[in-house]
This record gives sequence, C-alpha cells and structure tokens, in this order.
Amino acid sequence: MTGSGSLSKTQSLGTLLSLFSSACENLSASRSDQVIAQLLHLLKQLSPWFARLIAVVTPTILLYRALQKFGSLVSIICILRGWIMGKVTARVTVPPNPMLHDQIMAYLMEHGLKDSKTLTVTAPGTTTACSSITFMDPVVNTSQRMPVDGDEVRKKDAITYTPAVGHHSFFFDGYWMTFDRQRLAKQRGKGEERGSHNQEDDTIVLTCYSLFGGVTSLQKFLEHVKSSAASAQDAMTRVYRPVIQRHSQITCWDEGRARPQRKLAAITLDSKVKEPLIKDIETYLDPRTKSFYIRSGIPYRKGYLLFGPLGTGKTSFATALAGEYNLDVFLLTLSDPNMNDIRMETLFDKLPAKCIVLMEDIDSSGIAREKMNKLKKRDRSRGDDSDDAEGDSLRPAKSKHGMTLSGPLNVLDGIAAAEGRIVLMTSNDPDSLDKALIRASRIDRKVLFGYATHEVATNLFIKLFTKTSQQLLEGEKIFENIPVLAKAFADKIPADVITPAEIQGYLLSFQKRSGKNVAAFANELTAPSYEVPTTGLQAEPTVPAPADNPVLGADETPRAGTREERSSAARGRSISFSLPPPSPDDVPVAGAQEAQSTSGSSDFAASRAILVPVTSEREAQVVPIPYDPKLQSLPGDEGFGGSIEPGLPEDLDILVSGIDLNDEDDPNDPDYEYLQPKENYSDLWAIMDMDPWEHPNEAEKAALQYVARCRPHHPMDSWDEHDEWDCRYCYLDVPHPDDVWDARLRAAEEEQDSSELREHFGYNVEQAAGLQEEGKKKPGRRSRRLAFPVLRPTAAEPSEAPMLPRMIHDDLQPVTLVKTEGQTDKEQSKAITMSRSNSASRKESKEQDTRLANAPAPFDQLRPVPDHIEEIPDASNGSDYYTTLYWLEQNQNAISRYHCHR
Ligand SMILES: Nc1ncnc2c1ncn2[C@@H]1O[C@H](COP(=O)(O)OP(=O)(O)OP(=O)(O)O)[C@@H](O)[C@H]1O
Repeated sequence: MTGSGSLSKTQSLGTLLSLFSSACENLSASRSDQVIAQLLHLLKQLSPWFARLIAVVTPTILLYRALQKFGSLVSIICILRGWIMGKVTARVTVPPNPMLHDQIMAYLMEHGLKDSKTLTVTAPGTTTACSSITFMDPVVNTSQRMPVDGDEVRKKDAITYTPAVGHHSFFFDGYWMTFDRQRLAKQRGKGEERGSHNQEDDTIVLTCYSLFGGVTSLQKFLEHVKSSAASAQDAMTRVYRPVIQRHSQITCWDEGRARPQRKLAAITLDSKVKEPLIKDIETYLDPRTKSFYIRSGIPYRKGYLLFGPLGTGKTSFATALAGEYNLDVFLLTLSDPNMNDIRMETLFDKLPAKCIVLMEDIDSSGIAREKMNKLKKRDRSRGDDSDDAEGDSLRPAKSKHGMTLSGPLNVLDGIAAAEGRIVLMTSNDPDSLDKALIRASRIDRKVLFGYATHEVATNLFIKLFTKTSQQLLEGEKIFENIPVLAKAFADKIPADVITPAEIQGYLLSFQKRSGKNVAAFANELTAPSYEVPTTGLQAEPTVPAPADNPVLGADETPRAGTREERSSAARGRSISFSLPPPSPDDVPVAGAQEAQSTSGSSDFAASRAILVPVTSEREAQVVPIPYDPKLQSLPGDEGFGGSIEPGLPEDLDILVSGIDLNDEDDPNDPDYEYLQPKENYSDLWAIMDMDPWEHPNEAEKAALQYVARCRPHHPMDSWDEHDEWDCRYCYLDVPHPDDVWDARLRAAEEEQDSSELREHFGYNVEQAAGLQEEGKKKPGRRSRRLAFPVLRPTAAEPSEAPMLPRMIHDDLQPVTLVKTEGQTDKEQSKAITMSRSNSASRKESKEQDTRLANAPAPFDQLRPVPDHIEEIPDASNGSDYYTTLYWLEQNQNAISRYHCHR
C-alpha cells in the first residue's frame, strides 16, 4: 500500500478508506505509528487545509502522549494553573439588588457590551406587577438601548435590551473582565403570584483577570458604575412609591422612577409666597440647623401643608423642591385601600435620612375630619360620648382599609417618627382636615397656593415664550418684546380667579407662533373663557382669623379681607374699580341674566362666569378725546394738580378707570363726580355679561379688555418707571339693548318668520315691537357711554417704552408708488408728493382719506406692518384715526402707502 502524489482526490479518498479499514484489521502497537504516518501523508495531499490542521494537531498529540507517561507532572501543571488563575482572577458576586443590577447592566450596555451578540429583550407593551423593576431606569447616559423609564417605554413602545443570561466579557480600564448573569430560581414569598418574576432572580458575577488589578479593579469598576449612575441621576429626581400587596406582608418602597429634575425657578408663584417658603426650607436643610436641632434636643424634622385649589402648583412645587436640593421623593397615598397604620410605620422606618415625603390630597385620604365626625356621631348614637376631638379621631376607625388617624399622627411626630425628612402634605380642602393632623410640630407651616396673580400670569407668559434657538419648533421664531407682551397678557387676565395650570394650558395652545406675527398674536390673546364648574371645588379656601381657623395657626399671617380686597390690595395702584350698588329700578338686560343666575351660587363659581368678548352687535365705539396738557402727571399720584374733568364729555355715564384714582369716597376729589352713578347701569351689565357690583374685579377686567382693544400699540408697560404720562380718553358707546333687538327683529320681519325668531332668540316679538315703539318715544340717546383713560408715558425713550409694531388696516390696499433706484430719503419724499399729484393716485388717496377720517377703527381687521417693509421717516400725514405712512418695500423696490391705525 503505497501512496502516489499523482492520485486524483477521489482516488486518494478511496485509498485512504481502504487503508483505514486494513489498518483497523491489522493494527498493532508496532504498526500504528506507520499507519498514522501514512494517513497523515494522504490527508496532507488531500487539501492544504488538512496540511495546516495536521501541522497544529500532531505536535499536541505527541506532547499529550509524552505527558501521559508523566501523569504526576500533569497534576503538577494543573495545580500550577489553578494557582496562577487564583492569582490573576478576582471575582465579585453582586447579590440580587435591583438598583445595582440596573446600574451595572445599563453601564455595560452603554459601554463594555456595546457589541454583545446575546441580549435579552423586553417586548414593547410588557407590563408586570412592578414595572419599574422590569423597565430600566436611566442610570447612565441614556442610549437608544436604554429608554428613560417605564412610562416612556410604554408610551413609545420601545424595546429594552439587557445582557442575556450567560457569560460576557469586556474590558475596563485596560483589564479583561467577564460578566456572568445567572438567573436563579427565586424563593417566592407567601401570596406572591406564580409565574411572577423580577430582577431579584438575577445574580451577577463579575470576574477580573489580571495579575495586578484583582479585587481593586473590580471595586474600581463598581465605583465607576455607581458614580456614572449618580451623575446621570443628578439631572433626575427619583420618586418612590410603596409596594404593598394585598395578601402579602411585604411593605417596602419600590426602587423609584427617575424623572427629569425640575427646579424651583420653574414654579411660578407669588413672590410673597415663594420666597419665604424657600428660605425656610433652605434654613432647615443647612447642616448647621441640623446640629443645632440635635444639640437642643429638638426633633429634626419639618412638615408643610400646601393647600389651595386644584392646579395651583402644590405637587409641582414638591417635585421642584426635590430637584433643587437633590432629594428623593417618597410618595404616599393614604387613600390606598391596602395601606394601614402598621404599614405606614414600616414605610417611614425605611425612609433615608434626607428626603421628601409627599402626602397628596390628604383631605381625600379617608381620615379627614368629616369622616371622623361621622364616626363620632355614630359612636354617640351608640352611647359612646366623648368631647375630645383628637381622642375621638385617634380611635381606630373601622374604615374599610384599616387606616386610622393615629397612623399618620405617629409617623409625623410620635415615638416612631423618623428624623431628617421633609413632609409635604397637599390639600384642596384644608378645613376638612383634622386639627390633630396639622397641629404645630406636625405641620410647621401652612402655605396657601392661590389663584394666579398678575405677577404669576406675567411670569408664566415669560417662561413659556422665552426660548433658546435650540428649543424652537420648526417654523417658530424667537419672540421679541416678551416682557411687554407678557404684561399685556397679564393685564387681560382677571387676578385671583384663574389657576396657573389653566393659564399654562391656555398659553400652550399659542406655542407655535412666528416672531413675525408677534403683534397679531398679542391681539389674539384674550382672557380665556370658563364654564362654571358644576362639581368640584366650590369655594376658595376661606381664610378666617387665626383664632377660628383650624388650618392657619398663629404663626401664619392670613390674607386679610374678601377676595376682592385681597386681589386689589395685591395689585396695588394699578387698577381701581368701585361702583355703588345698583338701584332697585335697574332693569336687568338679556345678556346679564345668565351671569345673574350663576351669581346665585358660591363666590368662586360666579367669579368664573363666562367672560364674553364684545359681540358684533354690541361693538363699541371709541372716541378719542384730544390730549389735555393739564394732565401731565398720573392722576392720583402725589402732586397731581390737574383734573380729568376737562377731557370728559357731558353725557358720560361711567368712568372705568385704568388707573388708581383718588379716594372715590372723598367728595372733594375732583374725580368724585365721575365715580358716581348718573343713571342706571344696565348696559354695563350687557357688555360684561356679569353684574359689576357683584363681581367688580371681573367686570373691571372685562372692561379693560376693551381698553386693550383700543390701544394696540400703547401697551401699558412699566407703570412705575415713568412719571409723565400722555392721557387720552377712549369712550365706549354701548348701544341700547333694544336697538340690538331692533336689528334682529327687522331681519326676522324681512323673512316674515317671527316664530323662528321666537324659537331662536326666546324673544317675544309682540313685546319687542312694543318695546321698540316705547324706545322710540324715549327722549335722548339710546346708548351708554363709558370712558377709559388710556395712558402712555411721554418722557420715555423708545427702548424704555417699546411700542408694538404699527397696525395696518387690513381691507385697504396699499397704493404702490414706484421707487427710482438710488434715491435718498428726501428724494423719496419728493417722489411721493409728485406721485400724489398724479390724478389717479390722488383721487384714490383722497377717497381713502375721507373714508378713514369718518370711520372708527375696526380693530379686528388690523394687522401688523409686514417685516420686510421699512418706514420712510417724515413722510406721513393723517387723520384722528389713522396715520398715512409711506413705506419702502425692500424686495420690490417700491414705495407703498399704508393707512396705519394711530
Ligand atoms: N405655580 C405654578 N407654576 C408653574 N406651573 C404650574 C403652577 N401651577 C400649576 N402648574 C402646572 O399645572 C399642572 C398641574 O399642577 P400641580 O399638579 O402641581 O397642581 P396641584 O396644585 O398639585 O393640583 P392638585 O391639587 O390637583 O394636585 C402642572 O403641569 C404644572 O406644571
């Protein structure tokens, strides 16, 4: 049996097989070497690949066979290998700690195992009993692989990846490391559902291979993971919730959801509320305060009650506080049916040293005073009488969820009370809370989060419309003059009536605006209209004197007076409106009836009566009165020597003042006369759709909306910065309501369908016809006249008193005059004059001028002058209503003539 180099591959395979079978038959120890040698030779010829394999395997086999003869040597080598491996291998087993697991896995997914080919996927939409366990938190810089948190995962239907169970290797800091993820069968707690799983099943073993690194490098790795997680967490606030299972004894906090940190600056509160509150908390968190408390034997803890209507920022303040001071939030819902006193104590025991405990809507927790009173009544009916309110409350209530008032009382300042935390309770109805719950030392401060003041509305506007170029949406431009717009907006918002949340929602609907249309936008902004709520909050928290107020202790200064007094006090001198009560002869008009019916309910409900803008049939007329040079300073200011009398017409009914006039009760005051009623005021009701005597603030605001419409480019900004004012009175001539009906009646008569009219307008045609006849007989005018002083600073530089862009009357087409290339301003002016002498354009100009001179401004038809147009100085003329200005159209090389609203 000889081999031949010239054999084909098939032949050589056949030879190989026959050789192999004969070798098997005749194999003996002496010939085996020869057979192997021949086999190898043939294999080498078969393919170069075999040749290479043989070159590697042969020496290994020879070595093995040689070593077989020295068995003891092998065991020495194994021992040696074990010793070396022991020296170069360090191992850490990470116990089932969900947070650390998340952090390690997130870190490895982000860095070491980027290219790993074995991953575990969490399918979109997966929910488990505890989603925060299933979904990864953003413990490190979030990549696409590591979504933000459970909520977002569900929202975006994203897929989450983690390293699969098994063995993975990676390099850290130049060291070779391995990561073994093992899933061990979890010992199920009593009552836990079969099949439920969570990360506590997971064990991680980290190994480092290095002669010099060892455990230190593993420690370094874990430290690094922790610190990366911590720095990522810096921009996050963790919110923990209790994990309470109905049939389980387990009570603990979940591992918390990370939420983007919110800072206190994001919370828009009245500075009188916000600043002292923050200062108080800052002082408490100061380590010196802590050591003082400890030294003085005072329990180191703090409690606040944040109370006020829905959507005034109580919860937002709590989370922003946590964000500002890097604290975790532990959210407790006392109304949880699984919560009881013992569980609550356990949860408080497990709180970290420094954190915020947020107890939301404490009044609806089922342990409020109302409930306790009911219990008390029931007990009394059973003959168990006791006068001690606290004692009564403390008796374990047989509430459906086993939570009694003693639970929170103990954890707040009983022996079991933890130290170092800040407890924030929120409530919409603080009066219903039990006195014991909010007594001093349990609650150190009670803070009212009220409706939006002027300051809050202004700041909210500024916050929402101040954007960096990176934050701009597609098509959006950066707004200019934001403070001016903010002020104009806030002027239109009735103070102390609307919640910041409502204002925010309203403003967000305007978010996508181009900076070009800024003036149009300002005009668009009107006070939002509100439906009277039928359920829910019926009254603002009343703030009686400390003595009878269970909520406000002696430490809190209550906001004195009625809502109107408070709000007008808060607004200082900016606005004053006060009218005497209506005379009994006053006849309410149609528009007022709705408001009257709502005013029968609570003050709060009525104050939210619908603010209706002027309807077209009630369109007001504005009659500017020439400026009176005697009025140089602000009426009502010290040193005011003039009188507003000269500017006012004889037939004035009501002066609605946008400024703080002198004391209206003082008969010696020059303005006194105009603050007194002259006739009945029913028309005022009509335009405001509310009773101005019942709701002076709202009526005043509604009235000022007209002023705002009258002065599109006279924003009343920076009141306090100017002491010289240009005063101009605007008049609203409100048509008599019968005239409005007249118009409708006529229209209906034309259609000869009075039944339709009756059906649609609820109007008695015959009666209306009678009224109309009667009206015709009435002597004198059939409208009411209201006057508004409209002010603007005279001494201010344009930069101090920025004006909104001029408004062009929309329905007037500009007359375009051709511009000759290279003209100077002077030449342009001349060209304009010359062009006007051209008969066609002169006729047109004249027609427009005449029309405008007699036409009151249709405000809603105004639009700002387009951006690309530049005003030509000293080339204007005009009437009382309009200025005619000439503009250079940059792109079109033409001069246009526009009528601008004055
Ligand atoms: N003062 C405020 N400053 C900034 N944003 C606010 C303010 N008040 C409310 N908001 C916004 O309104 C929304 C609701 O606010 P939040 O939940 O804090 O009100 P709340 O007073 O806690 O209401 P509730 O009593 O219903 O719990 C949030 O989105 C928040 O951003």
